[in-house]
Amino acid sequence: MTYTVGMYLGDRLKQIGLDHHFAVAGDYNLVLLDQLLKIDGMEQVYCCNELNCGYSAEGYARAKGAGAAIVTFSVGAISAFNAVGGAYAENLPLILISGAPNSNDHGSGHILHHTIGTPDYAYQIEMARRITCAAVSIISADEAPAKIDHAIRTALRERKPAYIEIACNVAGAACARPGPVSAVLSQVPGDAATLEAAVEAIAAFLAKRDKVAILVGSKLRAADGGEGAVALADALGCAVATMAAAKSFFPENYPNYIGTYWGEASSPGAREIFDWADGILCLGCVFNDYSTVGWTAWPRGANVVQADIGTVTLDGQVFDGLHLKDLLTALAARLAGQPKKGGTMTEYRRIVGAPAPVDSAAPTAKLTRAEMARQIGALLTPETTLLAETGDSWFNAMRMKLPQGARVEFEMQWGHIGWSVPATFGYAVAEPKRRIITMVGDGSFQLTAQEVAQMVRRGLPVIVFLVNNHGYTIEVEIHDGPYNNIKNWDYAGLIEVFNAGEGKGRGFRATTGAEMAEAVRAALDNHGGPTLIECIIDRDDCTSELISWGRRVATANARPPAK
Ligand SMILES: C/C(NCc1cnc(C)nc1N)=C(/S)[C@H](O)COP(=O)(O)OP(=O)(O)O
Ligand SMILES: [Mg+2]
Repeated sequence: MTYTVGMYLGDRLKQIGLDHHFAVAGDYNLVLLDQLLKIDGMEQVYCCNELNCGYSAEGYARAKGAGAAIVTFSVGAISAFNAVGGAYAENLPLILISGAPNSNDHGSGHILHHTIGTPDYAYQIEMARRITCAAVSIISADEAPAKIDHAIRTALRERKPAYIEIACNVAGAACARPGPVSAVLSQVPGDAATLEAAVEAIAAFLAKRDKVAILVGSKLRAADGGEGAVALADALGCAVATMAAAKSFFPENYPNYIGTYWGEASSPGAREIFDWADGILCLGCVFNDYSTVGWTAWPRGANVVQADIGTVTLDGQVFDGLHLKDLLTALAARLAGQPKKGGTMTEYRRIVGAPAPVDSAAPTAKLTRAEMARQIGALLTPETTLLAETGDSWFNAMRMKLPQGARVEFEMQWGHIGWSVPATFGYAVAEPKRRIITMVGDGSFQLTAQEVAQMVRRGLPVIVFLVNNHGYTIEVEIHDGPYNNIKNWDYAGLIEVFNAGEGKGRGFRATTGAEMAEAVRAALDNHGGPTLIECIIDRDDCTSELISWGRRVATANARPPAK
C-alpha cells in the first residue's frame, strides 16, 4: 500500500493522542478522508454540518488536548471558521483541515465550484491566517511533512488553532513517513534568569502585603498550571477564587476556595474580599467586558500581579519568556516555610457566616429556575462534566458546588450560542466514561440542534437540559425588544424525529419539579442514547446575578463615543 500525504497527517494526529477526528464529506476532501480511514486506531466521526464539525472537534480538544475537523473547501471551511475563531478565543488547539482545489488549477484562470467565482483561491488561507497560529497550504507531496508538522507543533505550543489545506489531488500522493512524535510535541524552554527574577519580584511584592488573594483565570488550563496553583495556594494560605470561565480549573473542595469572583455576580463574599485585598495574584486571567461586568470588576494596578501564560507583570516590571507552570512551582517553593497570608480567609469567614443561598423549591410546584438548577446540581459527581451554554446557564452553573474531579466547560470569551451541543458531542466521543451533562437555552439550541442526532447515532448517554424560557433571556436582561422572542419548538418531541424509529434517544417535558425529577431518573437509566429534558420556566425567571450583570453590560455597551 502506498504511504500517502493523508496517511502522514493521520499518523501525526494519532501520535498526538487523537483517537477520532470529525468530518463532513465534500468532493475536495473525499480522497483525504479515504487516507485517514486507513489509520489504525483512528475513527472518523461524521457531523451534520461544518459549524458543528468544528465545535465537535473543539469539544474534543477540551477533553483530549487537541481536536481535528476535516471539511471541504470554502462552503465547508468558512462555516467551520466560526468554531476556529472560538477555539482561538478559548485557547484550544483545534486543527482545521480543508480539502482544496487541484494543484494544477492554481494560476490556470479556472473558475471552480464551491469558490467565490474568482481564479484566485488564496482567499481562504488568508482568512484562516487571521484566526489561527499557523496556516499552511499543501500543493505538493514533498512539502507536506514539514508543513503538517509546523501546523501541529505550533498549535500545541501556543494552545491555539491551526489550519491545513490540502489539494484534492495531493492527499493520496506518495509521501515520506513521519519521524518521532517528539518533533511536534517539543516545547521551547522558558528563560531561567527571567524566571528567577520574576519569583523574587513577586516574593518582594508579597512580603509587603497581608491581605493576599489568588484569582484563577481560564488560561490556567492552557498553561497546564492547575497543580502549581494549588501548590501556591498551599504556600500562601490565602483566599482563592476562580473567574467564571475558569470554574472547575481549581478544586472547589479546597479549604480556602471562596467561589467565583465576578463583580456583582460573584459568589457570596468573594467580591468583598477582592475589593478588600491589598495583593492579588491573577493567574491566567482574561479580563473582557463580560468577565469584568462591564469594566466594573477589573483587578489591576499596583496591588495586582498579572501572571499570564508566558509573561508576568507587576509593579511596572515585565518578565517575558517564562512558562506560567514553571513560575507557580518555583514561587510555591520560594514561599515554602514563610509566614502564611491568611488575612483574606479570616475576613471571608467573618463576611459569610450565613450559609450561601440554596436553590430549592417544592418539587411538586410549577417548575422554577431555582428548582431546575437544584436538581441539575444534585447530579454532579467527580466523574461529571457539565457543559453550560451562553445564557442564564452560565449563572446557574456558577452557583453549583463541584465535587473534586467534576469539570465545567464554558465558551465565555467567544460566546457563540449553540456551541454547547456539538461541543458536548465531541467531548462525549472523547470521554465515554464520564457523565456528560449539558445545560443549554432554547435560543442557543436552535442554532445547532442537529448534533443531538449524532448523539443518537452513536448511542451517547448524554443528558441535555434544555432550558425553555421562551426566548433570549440574557439579551432581555441587557436590552429587551421583539428580537428577543423566538419561535417555540417541541424540543422534547425532536428526539423522536432524530430516533427515526431506531434510536434510543428519549425526550421529556418538565413543567413541575416532580416531572423533572422523574425525567432525571429516566435519563440516568438511559444508557443507549441521549436524554433531552425540556425544562419549561417563565421568561423572566432568571438568576439575580444575570439581572445585575445585564445592567452593567448594557451600561458599558451604551457608553457615548469619546469626544
Ligand atoms: C442571542 C444571544 N446572544 C447573541 C448571539 C447571537 N448569535 C450568536 C452566534 N451568538 C450570540 N451570543 C443570547 S446570549 C441568547 O440570550 C441565548 O438565548 P438562550 O439560549 O435561550 O439562553 P437564555 O434564555 O438563558 O438567554
Ligand atoms: Mg432562552
